[in-house]
Amino acid sequence: MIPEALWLIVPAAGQGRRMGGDRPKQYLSLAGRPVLVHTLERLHRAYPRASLRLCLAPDDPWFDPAWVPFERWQRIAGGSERADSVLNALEELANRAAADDWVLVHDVARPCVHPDDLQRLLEVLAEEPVGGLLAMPVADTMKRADARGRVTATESREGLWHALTPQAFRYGLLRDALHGARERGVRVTDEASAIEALGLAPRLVPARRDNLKITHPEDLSLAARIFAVQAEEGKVPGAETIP
Ligand SMILES: Nc1ccn([C@@H]2O[C@H](COP(=O)(O)OP(=O)(O)OP(=O)(O)O)[C@@H](O)[C@H]2O)c(=O)n1
Ligand SMILES: C[C@](O)(CO)[C@H](O)COP(=O)(O)O
Repeated sequence: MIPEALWLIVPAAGQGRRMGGDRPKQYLSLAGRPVLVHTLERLHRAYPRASLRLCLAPDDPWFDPAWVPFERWQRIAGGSERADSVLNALEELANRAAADDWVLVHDVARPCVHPDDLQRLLEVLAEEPVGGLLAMPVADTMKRADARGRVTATESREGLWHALTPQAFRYGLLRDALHGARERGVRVTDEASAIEALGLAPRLVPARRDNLKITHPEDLSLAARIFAVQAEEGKVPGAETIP
C-alpha cells in the first residue's frame, strides 16, 4: 500500500567522475534516453502521486524540466556530497512534511530498479517503525587489501549485505539523523548509516540483483541488457514502447 503522503528525493547532483563521460552520467544515453529520464519514469509508475524533490547541481546545463513526469515536484540545489544534497531537500520540506511522513530516497544512477522492489519496500516498511532499504546479501568471497592491491585478509561475508536504494525513513527521524551526522563531522554514504549512528537498526528488504548503480563505463551497456531482460519478463515496458 502506498502511503498518503510520500516524499521522493532523487539525488542527481553528482559529477560522475568514475564514469568519466563528457557529461554527468545521469545525462548519458541509455536505450536512447538520458539515464535520469528512465529513473524518474520508474519511480513515477510506482508512485504516481508522490511529490518529488530533484537535487541537481546549481550550475547544471543539461537538465530539461520536460523530463519530469511528476505533477508535484521541485528542483533543489545539490550539495558537495550526496548526503548534503539529500539534506538540502529535507530542509526544503521543513514547512511541508509532517514528522511521520515517509521520505523515500533513490539515486538517479539506479535506473534499473524493478517495480516489484519499489512496491515491496513500502509493503514491508508499513510494519516497520524505523524504516529501511533495499539490499542484497553479498554473494562473493570478500578480501581486504593493502594499498598495493595485495590481499591482507579474507573477511567473513556472514551477515554482509549490499546497500541499495530506495531507502525510506520517516521525515523527522531522517532529518535529525543527517543533521546529527553533519554536526559530528561523520561522512555518511547513505541514509541508513545516519539512522544507524542514532543506535537504530534499519530493516533490510531483500531486493532483486539487477538494481545496478551506474558507476563505471561498462555499467551503461549492462543496464541496457538489464532493461531488455526485464522487458522480456514483463511489468517493465520494452525499449520499443518507450516514447
Ligand atoms: N554531491 C552529490 C554527489 C552525488 N549525488 C548523487 O548521489 C548518487 C550516488 O552517487 P554516485 O554514484 O557516487 O554518483 P557521482 O557522485 O555522480 O559519481 P562519482 O562518485 O563517480 O563522481 C547519484 O545519483 C549522484 O547524482 C548528489 O546528488 N550530490
Ligand atoms: C547510496 C548508495 O547507492 C548505496 O549503495 C551508494 O552508497 C551511493 O554511492 P556512493 O558512491 O557511495 O556515493
